[in-house]
Amino acid sequence: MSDQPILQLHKICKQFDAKAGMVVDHVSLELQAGEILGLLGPSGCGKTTLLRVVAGFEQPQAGQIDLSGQLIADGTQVTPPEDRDIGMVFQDYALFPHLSVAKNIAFGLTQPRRKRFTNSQIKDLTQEAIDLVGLSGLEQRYPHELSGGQQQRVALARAIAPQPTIILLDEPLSNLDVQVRLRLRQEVRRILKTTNTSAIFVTHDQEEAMAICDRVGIMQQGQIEQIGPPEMLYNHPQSRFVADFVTQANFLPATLKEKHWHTEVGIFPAAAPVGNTCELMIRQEDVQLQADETSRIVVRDRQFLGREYQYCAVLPSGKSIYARAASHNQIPAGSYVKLQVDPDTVTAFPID
Ligand SMILES: Nc1ncnc2c1ncn2[C@@H]1O[C@H](COP(=O)(O)OP(=O)(O)OP(=O)(O)O)[C@@H](O)[C@H]1O
Repeated sequence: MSDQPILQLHKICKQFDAKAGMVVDHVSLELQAGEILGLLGPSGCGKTTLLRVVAGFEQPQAGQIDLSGQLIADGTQVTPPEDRDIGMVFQDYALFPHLSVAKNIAFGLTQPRRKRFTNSQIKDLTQEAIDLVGLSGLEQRYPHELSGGQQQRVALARAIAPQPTIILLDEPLSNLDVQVRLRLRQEVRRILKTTNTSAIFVTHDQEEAMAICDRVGIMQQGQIEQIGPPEMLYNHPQSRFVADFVTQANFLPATLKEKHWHTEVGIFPAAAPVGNTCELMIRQEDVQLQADETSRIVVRDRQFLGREYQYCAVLPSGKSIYARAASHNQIPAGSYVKLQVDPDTVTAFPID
């Protein structure tokens, strides 16, 4: 196996309006063969634009893109989308309404500028893709005769059937209701991994990115703030923004006194110097609640999430702390509680 990345982006810049600033700001990244890379970030951070630059629908003002070792875009020239060996899956499925499932999938295989396939290859690859996405028996249906989840399976099959170098997925699950979304999330990963397809998956859903992708790039204002495997982002976020986006943790103001952070919920050893004040990240699952009538911390709310409860406890200052705990250990709303946090689980971030 070659170590050469399948896709390389080098300092990509994209701006639509000179006054509005850069939408994609010097983004560099690499994708290895068979890898699923997530692009995660809040609305407007530039995820879709970056994906469209890779697809060839937008031209970057600066930077360079190589696909399979071939230059496909720089500030002066671009290879058109149809000449890039890339498959796309969109949020709205973008199926042809007048074509059956089988014909929608075969369409990508009959494109003149793509790889050439014989009629018998088209038939075989179409059927393989249909089987892969679990739509056997529905070959002759039309898109309006399918559920949203089934339509997105067709779109996925259509993108994968020609065996492109990479496929780009732009919020492919966002239009589906939650049950279908959760099921299809696992399916998308299985399908991409079974076919060893390299992919970039754009989403604003942190759980979705973590569940599907091998690595995730967290974007903010056109830049990749941190990129790495989900576990690394969760356990070692490099900035308050990443921590907030990935972990949905609590952030408590803290003051440094004699090498310790003093907060409203306790005192923690200060490991790294970040200033005399900081915000201390405390993950919801690292907070333990214990009923204590002498405490001034009160449980305001409790939500049942299945295997666990999410508690909202209010500190004397009025600040809320969220905690997750196993649902067999119930504490009713209105109870007074003591909070315990393992000092090894907290991280200090400088105040912006
Ligand atoms: N064709 C365009 N012309 C002008 N501005 C654009 C164009 N396309 C995108 N933008 C702007 O670029 C910024 C980034 O948009 P983009 O769609 O890439 O964000 P996103 O992270 O994908 O957001 P979302 O999750 O809401 O889809 C936004 O401010 C958007 O208004």
